[in-house]
Amino acid sequence: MLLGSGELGKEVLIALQRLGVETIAVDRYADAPGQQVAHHAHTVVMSDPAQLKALIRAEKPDLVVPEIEAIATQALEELEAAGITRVIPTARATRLTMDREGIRRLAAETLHQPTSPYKFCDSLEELQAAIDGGIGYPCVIKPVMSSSGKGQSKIDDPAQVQAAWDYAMAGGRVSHNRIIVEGFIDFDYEITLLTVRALGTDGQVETHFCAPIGHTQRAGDYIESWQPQAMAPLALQRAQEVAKAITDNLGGQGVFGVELFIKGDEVWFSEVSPRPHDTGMVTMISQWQNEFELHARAILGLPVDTALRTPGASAVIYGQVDGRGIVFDGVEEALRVPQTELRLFGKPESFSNRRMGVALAYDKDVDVALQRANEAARHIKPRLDR
Ligand SMILES: Nc1ncnc2c1ncn2[C@@H]1O[C@H](COP(=O)(O)OP(=O)(O)OP(=O)(O)O)[C@@H](O)[C@H]1O
Ligand SMILES: NCC(=O)N[C@@H]1O[C@H](COP(=O)([O-])[O-])[C@@H](O)[C@H]1O
Ligand SMILES: [Mg+2]
Repeated sequence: MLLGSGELGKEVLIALQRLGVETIAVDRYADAPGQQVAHHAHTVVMSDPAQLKALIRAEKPDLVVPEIEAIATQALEELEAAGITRVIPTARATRLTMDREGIRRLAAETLHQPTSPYKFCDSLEELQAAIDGGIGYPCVIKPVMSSSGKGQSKIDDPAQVQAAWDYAMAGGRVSHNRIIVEGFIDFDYEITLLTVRALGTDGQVETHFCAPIGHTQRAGDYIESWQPQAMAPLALQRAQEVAKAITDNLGGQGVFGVELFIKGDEVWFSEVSPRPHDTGMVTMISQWQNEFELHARAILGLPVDTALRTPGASAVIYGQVDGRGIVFDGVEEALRVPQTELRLFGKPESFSNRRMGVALAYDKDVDVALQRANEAARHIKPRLDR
């Protein structure tokens, strides 16, 4: 049972089905991408513990695979503890990572991994005091529960604090007033290190790393990614050490997207998804086993291979228009760009800023791949089918 059936879950569902698994796709709205391919579909409020528990008790899935953060993770912990189902990678990992406070305190305070300086605040006054007390400017303000940059802002001076606070209050996933303020890291580049915990032949969990994925973010949302990102050997080694420390603690089996900032040989942990990562969609063209296939294999106890097939890149296609039932012009022009592919997700409703697809490209030169992915993406013109 996938909890969340967007573009990432859809690919996990397809990978699982190819290995003979019966699948149930759950999302907050009907006709989500994954619901269009799964054997069974349900639409419920996944953040409501009662609804979530009732569904899991009724369907009795062997595996529950969270695909988004906004789910009632406490209900999952209860069901897992009662032996009713198995949560991927673990119910505890989904709880810790749904809230920036859980994962940040674990990484920095328990595991002593390098992170940006940070403070959690419950009011504008506390925020101002945290900045004045050492976080300083520039800094980044985020609701504790949000993703894809929602409610997030970077500020450079005191005049912007009030607006950043208001924006965080409006952009959080649940209505409570807690935010994190982080010192701004002036990194050279940032990566997602896909880290796979899978069973070896002896039945013990082994950790495998994919080649690092570089990406560009705009307003906290990913717009393009490429693999491999060139890294100094020491930086790569440190990145893998941080990823290992964090994923060892989170435990279970599956793919983790470990987000790291890099400057020279220095590495900072930012956050982690205990599931495939949006920037990892590039692996649909760049790896023999993409991140969704790796997730499916790892959770089923099957062997994995994280080898790179070719350098590649992904570029996001946004909805650009608001409305239900969009069609896409420019598909032919996009695919005339050599060495490209498209994934149009099939979301039933478009918003101008909603991710509706990605263009993928490969080349022996990763810069060429990135340029082609963007060129293909630019050709796609969503419009309302009227
Ligand atoms: N402390 C920081 N210093 C510098 N840049 C930062 C910092 N925090 C966040 N960013 C930038 O903002 C981006 C989004 O931040 P973050 O990953 O915390 O947000 P998110 O909403 O969880 O995004 P997603 O769900 O897409 O991963 C980062 O990838 C990075 O580019
Ligand atoms: N950074 C997390 C991420 O990329 N999650 C992906 O986006 C979908 C939600 O999209 P929507 O907001 O357009 O419904 C999720 O279901 C997941 O596939
Ligand atoms: Mg992130």
